[in-house]
Amino acid sequence: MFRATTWRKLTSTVGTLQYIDRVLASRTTFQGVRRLQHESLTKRALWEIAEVPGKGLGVVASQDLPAGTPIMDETALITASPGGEEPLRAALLSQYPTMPAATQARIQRLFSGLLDHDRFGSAPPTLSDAQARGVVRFNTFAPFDHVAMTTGNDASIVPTTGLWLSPSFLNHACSHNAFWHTPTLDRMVVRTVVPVAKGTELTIAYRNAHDPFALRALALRERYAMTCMCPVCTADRRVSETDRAARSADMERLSALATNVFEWAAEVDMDAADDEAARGIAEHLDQWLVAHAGSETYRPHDVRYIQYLLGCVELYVDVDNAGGRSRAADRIVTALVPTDLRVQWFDEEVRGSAPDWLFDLIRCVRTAHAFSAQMPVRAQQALLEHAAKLHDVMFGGGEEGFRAAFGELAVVEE
Ligand SMILES: C[S@@+](CC[C@H](N)C(=O)[O-])C[C@H]1O[C@@H](n2cnc3c(N)ncnc32)[C@H](O)[C@@H]1O
Repeated sequence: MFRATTWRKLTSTVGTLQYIDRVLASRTTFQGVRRLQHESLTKRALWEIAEVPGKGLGVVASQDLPAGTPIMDETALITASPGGEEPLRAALLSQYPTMPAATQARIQRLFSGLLDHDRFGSAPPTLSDAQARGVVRFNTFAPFDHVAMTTGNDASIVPTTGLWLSPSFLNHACSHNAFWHTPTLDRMVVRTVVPVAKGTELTIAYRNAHDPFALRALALRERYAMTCMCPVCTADRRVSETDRAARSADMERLSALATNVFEWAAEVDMDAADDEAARGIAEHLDQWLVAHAGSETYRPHDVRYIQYLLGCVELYVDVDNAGGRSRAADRIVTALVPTDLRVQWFDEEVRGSAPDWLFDLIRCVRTAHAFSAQMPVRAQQALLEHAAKLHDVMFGGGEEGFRAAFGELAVVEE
């Protein structure tokens, strides 16, 4: 599917492929811009850089990757704080001449929008002003300052921007299969969020993938000068604007129905009337799934989202019937999401770039946890069963997959 332009070939002119690439650069400051020790721990054996039709270069899985696999873990080449494209460009231009040749060569390969630029020339030429502008425009990430955010002091949040070399090759997809985040302002970790088969392109969301099609298309065109060719946008283009609006309204309606159940469950133990209403909602979601499976109008991730909502509603109903609170639920919350994501689950900013259902799931299990002071074994079993089902909707692999990932989760005998 992809033209075989592997990273190995691309790097053949600058030396042997290095799996651990350390560029020890002096720490200097330039108008608040730090040049950092660049230490790439990127696991290139997991992926390669290849040409992707219609998108330039991209990153392709070179083996099957389970959900949650860390595929890149890299320190920024440069960060600017306070950030913005201008300080980052100025820093790049001033620091480029003193950078090691291998780093210069990697910068030369970054997409800059310049058609006449040879990205794979053997000798790294100088970095022109226009090229630096393009490199920064198309490859800048704006990390979130989680430390400042958790202090709750907005005034301490300094907008930061940075350049990371390997993550810069990740293309955008509204149905992205990987997720980037920054545990610290200069460290970026990229993980898969669903299982990714060997040969599949790894993609991240450059912007909120849940926005309506027209808004996404406009923003991606203005910011990245691109027409998104991801499966969601391609499918969206096939349906009329009227149908798209009707679909959005329908998804919102179903989501609001399920949210009712989450709210009843969060406030108090559900009473018989709530319980009956929740069953009605589960039935409605189930019928929707039967009617729309394989439909042309609804996209696969819409169907997955409704499957997920149904799973959550069923979880509440069953756990509520069994009654109680669970240490097992707490352990599911702890284990269900990869550590680095878990740390940030309250962060609204992160919600924008991760699949919403990942965070809804955590909310859902946390709510189950708050049912009452004690949770009988039966309820814990129900919770585990449902968590396995939801895990399957999100990550695949069936019950076996859940056990492989979270085998240590067991019912706690009081
Ligand atoms: C950060 S770079 C990604 C790597 C880039 N494709 C390359 O060749 O180095 C961002 C640019 O990649 C292209 N791109 C990324 N995602 C795309 C998509 N879904 N469809 C079309 N082009 C895309 C756009 O030109 C965008 O400005």
